[in-house]
Parts: sequence; structure tokens; C-alpha cells
Amino acid sequence: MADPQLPLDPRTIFLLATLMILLNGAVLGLMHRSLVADVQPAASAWRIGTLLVAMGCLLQALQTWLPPMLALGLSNGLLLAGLTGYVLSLRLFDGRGWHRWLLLPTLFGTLGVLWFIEVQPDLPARIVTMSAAMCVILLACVRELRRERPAEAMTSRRVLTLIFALVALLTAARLGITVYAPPAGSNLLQRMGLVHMLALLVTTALPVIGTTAFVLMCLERIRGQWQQAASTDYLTSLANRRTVAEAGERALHAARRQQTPLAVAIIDVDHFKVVNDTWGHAIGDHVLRHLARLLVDTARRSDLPGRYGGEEFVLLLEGSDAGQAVAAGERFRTALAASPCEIADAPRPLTVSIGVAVLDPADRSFDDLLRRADAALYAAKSAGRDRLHLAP
Ligand SMILES: Nc1nc2c(ncn2[C@@H]2O[C@H](COP(=O)(O)OP(=O)(O)OP(=O)(O)O)[C@@H](O)[C@H]2O)c(=O)[nH]1
Repeated sequence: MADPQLPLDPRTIFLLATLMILLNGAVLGLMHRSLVADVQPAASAWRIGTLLVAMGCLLQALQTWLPPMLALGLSNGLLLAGLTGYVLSLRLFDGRGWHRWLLLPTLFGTLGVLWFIEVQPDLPARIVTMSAAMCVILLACVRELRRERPAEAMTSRRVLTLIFALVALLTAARLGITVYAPPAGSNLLQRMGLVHMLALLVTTALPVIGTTAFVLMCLERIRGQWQQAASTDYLTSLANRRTVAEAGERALHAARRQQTPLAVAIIDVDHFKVVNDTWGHAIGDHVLRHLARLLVDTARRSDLPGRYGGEEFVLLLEGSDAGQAVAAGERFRTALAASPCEIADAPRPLTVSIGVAVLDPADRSFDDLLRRADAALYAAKSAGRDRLHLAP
């Protein structure tokens, strides 16, 4: 029966919550196959967590018809285990795994609740135990969410952090109020105060709102992966041709505006066909990755190394004049001479030819600058390879 003092009957809240949580979990289940493989384990753990919370809510709703051990002990245990599923899900989302310490708050909370039902019936102590265990798990979720990768700033992740932090805060408030003004009687459903009611509402809303935020987090991860795939070269992970062209165009406008120098170097491996023909395409790929690593290692932080296609690399040198650009190219040639690539268990010397061009008032676009660097590269090849040429 509805308590006339309360705006909502707690049993109705629990039943509605169970339904909403199950529907929300079902949406996540339907989406499962559309998620990329690396977020699927996290999504599965989230779904299991959601299912456990839903079962916990259902038992809470049915508590007047069930023995207290079953209704309260099991439902509280299921709620805590479900929330632990969320911690595990967030760990899996970031590539971390299961840890047995994760089970401790659920064990402590469930055993505590059972103790204060069967051995020493005490409603305030039960609420304090359950709230304390919940707070620990919710704060563990906040902690996991705050370990954001710097390159992956996600709005949905911050929203989810806020949701978990808010529920933790309300649960802590419920704990505090229970300590200072313990509720009388033994049945919380019939004696629920406003803070208890609010904490209950927010806790039951958590799986619903949280699942939406979690789905958005998965989608943001997928979008990031697509952007990464579209802007980088699959073999070397360097910026691809399109990214370099876009960055080059932006750099050209900035250089014109700020009257700063800009240069570009095109680097081409000498006789690369021989590598492929002698050792096969896989070794050729290995050589290209070796060169890409060296290029990254020798470039300054402000330079953009990229793969322009085939055995051709490019280095965008913002703020570099002719002297600095030539020095950057020679630095790479020297590094390559000092680090021959390991092929078939032996170091094989490789050489490159480099064409460098510095921005000129006559260049109308980044393409013009590249064309001059390409002509300089051609001159370097024609002059016998293993050298750098600066475009006139
Ligand atoms: N392994 C591998 N080979 C590639 C890739 N892209 C292009 N190539 C090979 O790169 C070679 C380029 O050969 P060429 O254009 O004749 O140039 P080269 O042998 O380096 O000769 P020069 O540039 O004139 O010194 C070809 O054998 C291509 O098959 C790739 O992604 N992986």
C-alpha cells in the first residue's frame, strides 16, 4: 500500500525500476554485435551488472511476500554484485582485468546485511552497512572513470563520472542521516524518509541513465577509432597522406599570417624494390616500420612525420628555415646509417634520398611546396641517391 506521506510507493518505484533497467539492458544487448570487439567484454560485464541490479530491485519490491533472509539478504547482495559488475566493466573498457579485491565490498555488505537481519536485527545498522558497501563500490567506479587516457577525452565519460559521484554522495548522505537520526521499526519500505526515498530513486535510476551514458561512451570510443583509422597509415601508424595534406595547408596559412618559415621534406627509400624482391613483401613492410620509427625518433615534437604512400615518407617542418630543414633531413640520414634494419638476422644497411623545399612567396598552395620538394627528391635520385637536395 502507498504511504500517504510519500509521493510514491517504494514498491512501485522498485517494480518500475526493474522494468526500465531490464529494457535498458536489452537495448545494450541488441547493440552488442554492432560494438567493436575491444568494447564487447566491457559491454557484457555492464549487461550482467545491470541484470543483477534488476533482480535485486525485483526482490526488494517483493520483500513483504518473501522470507527476510531471501528478500533483503539476497536483494542487497545482488545490488552490490551488480554495481561491482559496473566496476569490472569500466576496468575492461580501459583494458584492465578482474581483481579479487573487487568482491570484498559485496561480501562485506551482504554478510553485514544478513547479520543485522538474522543474528542481531537492527535496521539502522543494516542501512549503514549497505550504504557503506555501496559507497565504496560507487567510488571505485568514479576512480576507474577518472583514469581517462589523455588522448581520449570523452564527454560521456565525464557524464558517467558525475552520475556515479552523485549517487555516491546521496548514499553517503543516507548513511550520515541514518547514523544521526536512525529510523525506527524494522521495515524500511513503510518508514522511508525523504533522503532514503531520494537515495533509493537515484540508485534505481543509475542503471538506466548510467547504461545510456555507457553506450555513448562505447560509441565515442568507436568514433575515435574510426577517426584514428582515417587519419593514420595502417602499416606504420604515421599520419597518412590526407592528414599531412590538411596539416600542410593549415601550416601554410599560419606561416603566411605569422611570417614564419615552413619547410617540407620528402624521403624515399633507395632501391626498395630490391628488398621486396629479395626477402618478400613482409620484410619490406618490416623495413618501412623501422624507417617510420626512426623518423619519429629523429623528428622534433613540432614536426609532423607521415607516410606519403609506398616507400615514400614526408616530414612537415613548421617554423623551420632551409638550414633547419636540411639539418632535420641529415639527422634522419645519419640515424639510418647508424641503425641498419635487421633482416634475416643480419643488419642490412639502407639509404634514402631526400628532397627538401622551403615555403616561397610563389607557392600558392601546400601542393606547390610539395611539388618542389618532389622535384628536389628526383634531383637527389638522379645525382646517385643516398643524399639530400634542397629545392632552389
Ligand atoms: N613491402 C611493401 N612494399 C611496398 C609498399 N608500397 C610500395 N611498395 C613497393 O615499393 C617498391 C617501389 O619500387 P620503385 O618505385 O621501383 O622504387 P625503388 O626500388 O625504391 O627505387 P628508387 O626509388 O628509384 O631508388 C615496389 O616494389 C613496391 O611494390 C608497401 O606498403 N609494402
